[in-house]
Amino acid sequence: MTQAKICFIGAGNMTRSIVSGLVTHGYPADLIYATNPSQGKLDAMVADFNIQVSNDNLATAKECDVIVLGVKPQLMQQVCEALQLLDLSDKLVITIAAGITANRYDDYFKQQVPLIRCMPNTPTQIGHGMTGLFAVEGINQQQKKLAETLMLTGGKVMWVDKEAELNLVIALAGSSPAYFFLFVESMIEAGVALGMDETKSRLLAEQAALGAAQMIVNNQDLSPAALRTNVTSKGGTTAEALATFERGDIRGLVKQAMVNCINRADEMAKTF
Ligand SMILES: NC(=O)C1=CN([C@@H]2O[C@H](COP(=O)(O)OP(=O)(O)OC[C@H]3O[C@@H](n4cnc5c(N)ncnc54)[C@H](O)[C@@H]3O)[C@@H](O)[C@H]2O)C=CC1
Ligand SMILES: O=C(O)[C@@H]1CCC=N1
Repeated sequence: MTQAKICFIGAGNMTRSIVSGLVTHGYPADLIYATNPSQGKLDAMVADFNIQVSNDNLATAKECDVIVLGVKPQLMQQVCEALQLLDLSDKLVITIAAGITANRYDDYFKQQVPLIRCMPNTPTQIGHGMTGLFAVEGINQQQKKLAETLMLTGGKVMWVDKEAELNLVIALAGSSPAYFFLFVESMIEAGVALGMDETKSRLLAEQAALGAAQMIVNNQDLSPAALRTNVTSKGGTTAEALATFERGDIRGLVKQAMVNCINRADEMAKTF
């Protein structure tokens, strides 16, 4: 079953990330399919991963054991409705869309969908991804294992028992790489504004980000707060920088950003 035929409906950023993880881990490229309306993205999937491609969603999905829905939430209903002719009872449907709750897929497909909702993130493409998974009732252990195996090729996985927890996964992992990108982007901009050239600013900021992330991972016995304290000499430079963040209420800002992220996922669930 781990050698299932998998089709990705929508060959965008997230599909590329997952396919990249699969292929890098030796999943046979001839068992991976991707569809997209525009030929350019399909050509790139062939060039980069040597997988099978098509612009016919229905024919491709019919061929496959696992259907991964990788389109934007706004398009999900129309894409699923066009697949209503499929009998999904012996397939597994995996959706990576943010915000759309599992029960909506039963409406879209006009049948009970064997569904696993996944919330991955883009670091999946380099094997450092984090994916939250939620299975609807009736999904068996073999199907769970299959979804888990697929997503493990891109990094770590975590099952949630309650569907609502997936929105927390979005705030903590699905969307959060963008928070870190924004932070590094801001550091590079400031470095340039303060007189360092962009290439050097980027190298300094990216290496600091990489080192800090790896130190958090390597030091499970230390809290991020302890690691921060180790950098911070009393009366030194770091203390000044950190005090500036605290005066700007960075903690409150991060919390509010995550609350707004979750609220948007809730709103999307009501819209689609
Ligand atoms: N980008 C991210 O970090 C994450 C995205 N997601 C979810 O993944 C899904 C896809 O997001 P992205 O990859 O960022 O979007 P994207 O826009 O890069 O990819 C979507 C792809 O679907 C294609 N498409 C449009 N209509 C189609 C149709 N009728 N049939 C087949 N393909 C069609 C588009 O041409 C595009 O290539 C979204 O639902 C999003 O919520 C989930 C976790 C993280
Ligand atoms: O921004 C979004 O809606 C998607 C879901 C998580 C990351 N990207």
